[in-house]
Order: sequence, then C-alpha cells, then structure tokens
Amino acid sequence: MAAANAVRPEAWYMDDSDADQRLLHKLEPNQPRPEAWYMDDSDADQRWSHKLEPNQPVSREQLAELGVVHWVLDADKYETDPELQQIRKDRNYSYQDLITVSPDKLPNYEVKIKSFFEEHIHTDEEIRYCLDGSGYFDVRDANDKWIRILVRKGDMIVLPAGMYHRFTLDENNYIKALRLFVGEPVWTPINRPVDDHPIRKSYVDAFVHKAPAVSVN
Ligand SMILES: CSCCC(=O)/C(O)=C/O
Ligand SMILES: [Fe+2]
Repeated sequence: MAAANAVRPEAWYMDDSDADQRLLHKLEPNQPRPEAWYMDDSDADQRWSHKLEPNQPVSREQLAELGVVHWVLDADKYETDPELQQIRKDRNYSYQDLITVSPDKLPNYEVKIKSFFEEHIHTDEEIRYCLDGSGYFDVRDANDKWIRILVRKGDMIVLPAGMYHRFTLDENNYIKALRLFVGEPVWTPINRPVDDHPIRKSYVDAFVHKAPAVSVN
C-alpha cells in the first residue's frame, strides 16, 4: 500500500544517460555540478575522461578559488530565462551567439578543434553556456596541474581572463553552447607561454598566489 504522505505524482529531473528508457533515470541528489577532477598524464585520446586512479575530484569551491564561476540553469528556456537575464545584466554580458562543435556542424572542424585544445589564455573572460551535448574545459590549478571540468546541458561556466585552459569534445563529439561576452567579442586565443603578458600577470596575482596548496597523487 502507498504511504499516506507520498507525493503524487512523483516527478524528478532526469540524467542524460542513453540507457534503457524504462529505467528511472533519476539524477543523483548530491551529484556535483560541475563535475571536475585532476587529470592523468596519459597521451591517450583527448576525448577520454583521463581520471586518476583513484579519482581525485575537484569541488566547485576549489574551482572558485581559481576564479572559475559556474551556474546550473534551465537550458530549455535559455531564450526567456530570467535567471540568465539577471546574470547578463549583473556581469554586463552584452553579446551572445551560438556555436555548435561537432565534425559535421562546425566549419573547418579539424583546425578549430586542434586550436581549442592548444593551451591558451584570453584577454577577457571565457563564458560558455552548454545548451546541449557536453565537453571538457581543462584548466590549470595553482601548481600547474590540469583539472578537467565536464560541462553538460545546463552548465554555464566562466573562465577568468588570463587563466591557462583548453577545450575538447568528449566521446559524444557534440556540444551546442551559447557564447557570451562583454562588448565586442575577441575570440583570438593567446597560446602558452605568455607568462609575461599583463593579463596573465593579473590573473596570477589575483588567484594563483592566493590559492591554498593541494596535493595530487
Ligand atoms: C564550446 S566553445 C568552443 C571552445 C572555445 O571557444 C574556447 O575558446 C576554448 O578555450
Ligand atoms: Fe579559450
């Protein structure tokens, strides 16, 4: 018999898994968002997860100490979402466009995907809102170790100006993202090494020198 105080109808947010449609597909209640971890040193396919064994997760607080900002939003209503509108207003994000990264959708795909995965900085924040699909943003921690951040539908991420990073698709080979910018966008990456670049120096002063030490196996 059903419990007297059971919620009817029971409803929940679903995971993104392709497993049997008859399974429950409930999101784990404490699933970290974004999911992030320290990477191994393997040269194997960049689209693999490259988790350490055992996994060494990185929390959103650790990411925040490096200047990475993150929200989970409702990607299905991004065109009218008041939460997104408020973020754009608060942070002066006056420009936005859509990018789809996949072998059949992105013109000049091979060249672009190679350039995204070259370690680089930008002179402005990199703001990406994942509307569909998924991908990995890799960022350097204060000890120059790689942290891999999985972005999935609903994840909006900001990498601060001057932070060394790179991007790759994961094994699903597809992401659709909203790109936001303060003013006229400047997409050109500045590849490492650029330790003497003023924007890099500002980033190091603001975040690297202040970050607490972390030991990675
Ligand atoms: C998913 S957006 C493509 C990657 C990109 O624009 C960039 O600058 C990566 O660092
Ligand atoms: Fe970038």
